Amino acid sequence: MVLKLYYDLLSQPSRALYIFLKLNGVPFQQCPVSLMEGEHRTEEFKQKYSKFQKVPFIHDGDFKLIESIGIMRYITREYPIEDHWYPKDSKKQAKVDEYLEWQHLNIRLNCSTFLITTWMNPMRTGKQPSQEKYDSSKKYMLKSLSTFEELFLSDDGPFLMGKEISYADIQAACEIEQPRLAGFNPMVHYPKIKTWIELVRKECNPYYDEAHEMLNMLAESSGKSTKAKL
Ligand SMILES: N[C@@H](CCC(=O)N[C@@H](CS)C(=O)NCC(=O)O)C(=O)O
Repeated sequence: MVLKLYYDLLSQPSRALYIFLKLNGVPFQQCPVSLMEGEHRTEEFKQKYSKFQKVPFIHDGDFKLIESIGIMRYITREYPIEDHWYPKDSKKQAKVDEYLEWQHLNIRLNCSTFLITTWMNPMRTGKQPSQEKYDSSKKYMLKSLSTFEELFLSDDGPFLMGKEISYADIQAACEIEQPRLAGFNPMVHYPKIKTWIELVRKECNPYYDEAHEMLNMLAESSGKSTKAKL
């Protein structure tokens, strides 16, 4: 039975897993779920697909799993995956985990909070955030991006773990692309991030562009309407 990936390409961890599976030639059935249309919010979805009602998740036969990083680790155990993505060597693997643990409460939290405050909530409610909320969410996002640039994009690069690309690069790039939906492009403000993300994109293409197609389209129209403010 083929692995099923449930995802929405507007979700950062969904894109990361999608790119990872494609790059490694893991056969999987694509099961898109539209978060914007609320497909994950129904009772039927909860009963039939995932009681957690979040994407991404997988069904591998009877086995169901949520959490993109846990899924990536499961895939590396179950399928022939090139070692550099998530090395078997204990110390090398620990360094990939170091980033994957760090990002939850930094890049992931702060870029998502900015997006929710300035793009998703206004879209849902028709109300713009107060200046105070706007400034605060932007401040924390910028702080995380600066820390990422200073501490993770070292001169030993070009990738987060050095000479070879790993899953940490895919995860980070997908999160850092996300604020573009709200008209803020980190690549314009952080030159080291720009150079690194262009390399990640090159290494992961054509799947990187495929996964970001919808985001690129929405970001373009969002950029036009919010440029003045940002
Ligand atoms: N830590 C989880 C994050 C899962 C998550 O928060 N997914 C979001 C999209 S990025 C979602 O499904 N949100 C729908 C909702 O909360 O209604 C992972 O890495 O898989």
